[in-house]
Amino acid sequence: MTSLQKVLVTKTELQQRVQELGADISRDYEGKELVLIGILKGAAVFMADLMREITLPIGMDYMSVSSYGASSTSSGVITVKKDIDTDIRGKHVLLVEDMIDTGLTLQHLKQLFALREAASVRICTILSKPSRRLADIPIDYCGIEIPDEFVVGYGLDYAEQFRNLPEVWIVQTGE
Ligand SMILES: O=P(O)(O)OC[C@H]1O[C@H](OP(=O)(O)OP(=O)(O)O)[C@H](O)[C@@H]1O
Ligand code: HPA
Ligand SMILES: [Mg+2]
Repeated sequence: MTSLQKVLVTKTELQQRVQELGADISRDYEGKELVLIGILKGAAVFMADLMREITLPIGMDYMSVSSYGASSTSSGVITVKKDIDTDIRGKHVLLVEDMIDTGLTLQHLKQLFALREAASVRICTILSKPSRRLADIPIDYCGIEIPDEFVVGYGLDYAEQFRNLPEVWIVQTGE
């Protein structure tokens, strides 16, 4: 049985942090050519909100990756399922995520974009679970740190459900 337990982050708290992150990014990338790259599917909701809080001209694109490995734990071996079609060489890339858990997905993607000769590669996430980290990657723009609970909503799913909830909920998965 899958059941929603309680709201961990409200819609108002999310909106507040997204506004603050947008203001920080707008200040830091003034005069630079910035491309936001959202990591599907989870980041779609945050990306749509964040880009409207950035007051600079930006480029945007999406990428889809999958991580294969033992059961539900991330192996760190990432396969690109859908790549961007933007030429990012010499541009400043901001990878946009809904959640950083082990950090293995972003560690791999950071290396990939460095190889592609982006001028810089930074990371922005709305949620982070620091206690789960396996890869020591700096998070340049971090929305809200949460405890080690499985959460859904604001783009995050359990078995492809609940992505459209406007708040972040703790879910009991019955696993
Ligand atoms: O830090 P990590 O341990 O690598 O995990 C974080 C990744 O896992 C989730 O994606 P998921 O694979 O569930 O894909 P989805 O966004 O399509 O749901 C999340 O959106 C991050 O991309
Ligand atoms: N919820 C949904 N997807 C996730 C989570 C979570 O808490 N952590 C990593 N991927
Ligand atoms: Mg998922």
